[in-house]
Amino acid sequence: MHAINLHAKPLSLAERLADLAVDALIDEADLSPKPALVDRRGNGAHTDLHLGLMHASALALWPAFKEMAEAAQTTGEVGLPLREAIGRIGREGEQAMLTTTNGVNTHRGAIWALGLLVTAAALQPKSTVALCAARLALLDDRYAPKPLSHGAQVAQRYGARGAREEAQLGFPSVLQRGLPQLKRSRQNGHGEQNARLDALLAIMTELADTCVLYRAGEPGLHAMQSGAQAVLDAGGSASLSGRRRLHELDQQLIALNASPGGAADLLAATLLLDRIERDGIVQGAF
Ligand SMILES: CC(C)(COP(=O)(O)OP(=O)(O)OC[C@H]1O[C@@H](n2cnc3c(N)ncnc32)[C@H](O[C@H]2O[C@H](COP(=O)(O)OP(=O)(O)OP(=O)(O)O)[C@@H](O)[C@H]2O)[C@@H]1O)[C@@H](O)C(=O)NCCC(=O)NCCS
Ligand SMILES: Nc1ncnc2[nH]cnc12
Repeated sequence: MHAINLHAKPLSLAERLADLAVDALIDEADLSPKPALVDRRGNGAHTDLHLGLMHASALALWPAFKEMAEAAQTTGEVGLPLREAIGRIGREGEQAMLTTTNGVNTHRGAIWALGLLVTAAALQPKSTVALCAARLALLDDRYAPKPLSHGAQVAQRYGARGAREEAQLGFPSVLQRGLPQLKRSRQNGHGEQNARLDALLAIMTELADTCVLYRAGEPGLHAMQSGAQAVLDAGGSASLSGRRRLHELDQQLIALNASPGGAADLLAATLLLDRIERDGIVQGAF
């Protein structure tokens, strides 16, 4: 008879990072009440998305995040070989997502943002993780197809460069808005869920979200940014008047069909960096 081995093999760095990325996506999806987004209450402004699909999509992305981190460990430095390796893995991840969701785009922006951050974290950079991710995002992947995506259409119409620019600038919405607000609201004793909602709102106050621009144009973007600011000014999601403003914002964005999917991805990026630092995976992560 064989003894049962109760000592599980320790997770590799790549596996731990993939776990954290998937956890961040699931935490983002579950967070409620998010304005016009899929959450525990319902589908927000979406007809083709629901919470189960968001969870399934997040889980389907685990192998892609792990492979990106492994590619970083193998190549060991920021450069075109690593950029093109994660581009290929990212496209395979998109296919896995589309297979899981029957063709619905749940996490395209998240594969991009969290993929870059996971890759950067696996390099254990001497600079910050976000800066290292930005250096990767600035490299041109020669094999990337150039589809007329919603983001590309919005760039033509409004000049907003969306997810690409956010990454190339080193994730300012995460570092200057999401993370500071998350910490402030925690310090003020607002509770974890309210702190995360406040972080999402802080991201929404300034983001040129191409998802909102595509669906609802500049009036939609203005409603998102000013409405999010109004919730924070009223005391944030932990206060009664903040909650009232949040409810109004939810109704207003749903009426405009304006879903802040880009802001949701950047909240997941915020939660990921927060966990990377708190778990001590990279010292001085940001
Ligand atoms: C470089 C890419 C990011 C491509 O970018 P591009 O702008 O050309 O393309 P899109 O695919 O349209 O947009 C990217 C998604 O990024 C999110 N996003 C939007 N604004 C921002 C922002 N300012 N900063 C950061 N992130 C942002 C957003 O994702 C969320 O929304 C998705 C739903 O959007 P959409 O498809 O428009 O869907 P709906 O309106 O709901 O559609 P209908 O129902 O109307 O049909 C959802 O997925 C959220 O994630 C944008 O959509 C990059 O994608 C790329 O090059 N990929 C190739 C492979 C690769 O290199 N991978 C990376 C390896 S690390
Ligand atoms: N919770 C969410 N609802 C709708 N679109 C999203 N894209 C990323 N997260 C989302």
